[in-house]
Amino acid sequence: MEMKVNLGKDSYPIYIQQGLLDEVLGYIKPIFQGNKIMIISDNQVFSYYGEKIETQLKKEYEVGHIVVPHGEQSKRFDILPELYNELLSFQLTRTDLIIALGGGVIGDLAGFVASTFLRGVKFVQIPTSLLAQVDSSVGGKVAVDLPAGKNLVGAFKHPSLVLIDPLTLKTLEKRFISDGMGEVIKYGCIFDADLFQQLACYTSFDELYQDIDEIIYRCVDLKRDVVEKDLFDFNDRLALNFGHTLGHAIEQYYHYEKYSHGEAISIGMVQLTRIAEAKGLTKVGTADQICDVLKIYQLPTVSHLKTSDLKQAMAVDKKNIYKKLSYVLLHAIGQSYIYPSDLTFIDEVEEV
Ligand SMILES: NC(=O)c1ccc[n+]([C@@H]2O[C@H](COP(=O)([O-])OP(=O)(O)OC[C@H]3O[C@@H](n4cnc5c(N)ncnc54)[C@H](O)[C@@H]3O)[C@@H](O)[C@H]2O)c1
Ligand SMILES: O=C(O)C(=O)C[C@@H](O)[C@H](O)[C@H](O)COP(=O)(O)O
Ligand SMILES: [Zn+2]
Repeated sequence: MEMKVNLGKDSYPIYIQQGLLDEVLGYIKPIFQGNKIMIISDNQVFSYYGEKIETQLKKEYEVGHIVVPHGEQSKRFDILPELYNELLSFQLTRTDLIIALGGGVIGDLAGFVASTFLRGVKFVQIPTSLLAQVDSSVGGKVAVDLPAGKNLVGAFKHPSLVLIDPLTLKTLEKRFISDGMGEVIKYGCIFDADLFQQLACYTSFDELYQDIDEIIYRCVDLKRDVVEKDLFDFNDRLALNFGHTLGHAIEQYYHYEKYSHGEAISIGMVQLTRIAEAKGLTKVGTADQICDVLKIYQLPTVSHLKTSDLKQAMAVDKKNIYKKLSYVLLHAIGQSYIYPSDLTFIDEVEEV
């Protein structure tokens, strides 16, 4: 399956195909005529797929790799000098290429490095986690975390190509399949009630896997559409942040150790929808509907944290624009809207 993200001179193709990792060289050659390629990956992903990709690319290019420890801790701002130094030692130039091979952490980190090193180097995404295949590898948001919060230093950097091989999900831990399902369910909540209903009907992960290529395609297509309408995230694209205001704050509160991104936004989607229901801003029963579907995929729906504990991290949310913090709410499943308010939005409801 093939799709194109239409962004004028920054347009790029996305290929979704089982077994595609065996043909990486064939996809890279038409888009890259330079000399050197640096693969950035994490230790787990590289141990599974690094050699397969390097062996192919070495037939045509000089190839190096940078392997960081797996997990969100590698998406720290202060890891950057180490990475830039490795690129300097490899003598990567502005006409060379960086490949992100891994989950969302690697895509965001390698993408940020590619957007800043020498003021920008060509970049390819090879997402290997479900979350990265349905969400983070598309749309051009790249970033690193600061101690104060998630993704606080970043850029919009478009890949030249996205290569999605759903077979890589075979080696992904079940916890991270669930993690990715958090974002898949998000798409259903904000844009696609039919997708939401479909997700409510699977009775096992095995059943889900049978349709996974089609589900990945559908999510990527929904993201492509909204990114093309509002690339810089001031209007329609904000919907993709449903559950993230609280979710990012929950991740940061526990120093990224307790909840993965997909788990934290699952809690965020439910918690915010409960608040919106209590205020008459969302159809009653919607939070329970979301809870029921999240539970099928073994995702958490409650954190037992007080929303007041999360305010500091919420204050730096990037939806804090036009002097208001915008919340993404649902009228009902499949219908999202933006509700400008402030941090007291969550206080008032604790009293309800
Ligand atoms: N840029 C965006 O638009 C965007 C969108 C959503 C999330 N994100 C970011 O993505 C990150 C989360 O991504 P993630 O959930 O992929 O986390 P991750 O990159 O940490 O991957 C999860 C775990 O799975 C392992 N893994 C990945 N692919 C594997 C495979 N095929 N086989 C075996 N193990 C594999 C990794 O080593 C890691 O331990 C967060 O930092 C989040 O903020 C960004
Ligand atoms: O692509 C987007 O836009 C998103 O919001 C997708 C989110 O799933 C993702 O987690 C994103 O990184 C959050 O962006 P941020 O702007 O809140 O850092
Ligand atoms: Zn997300």
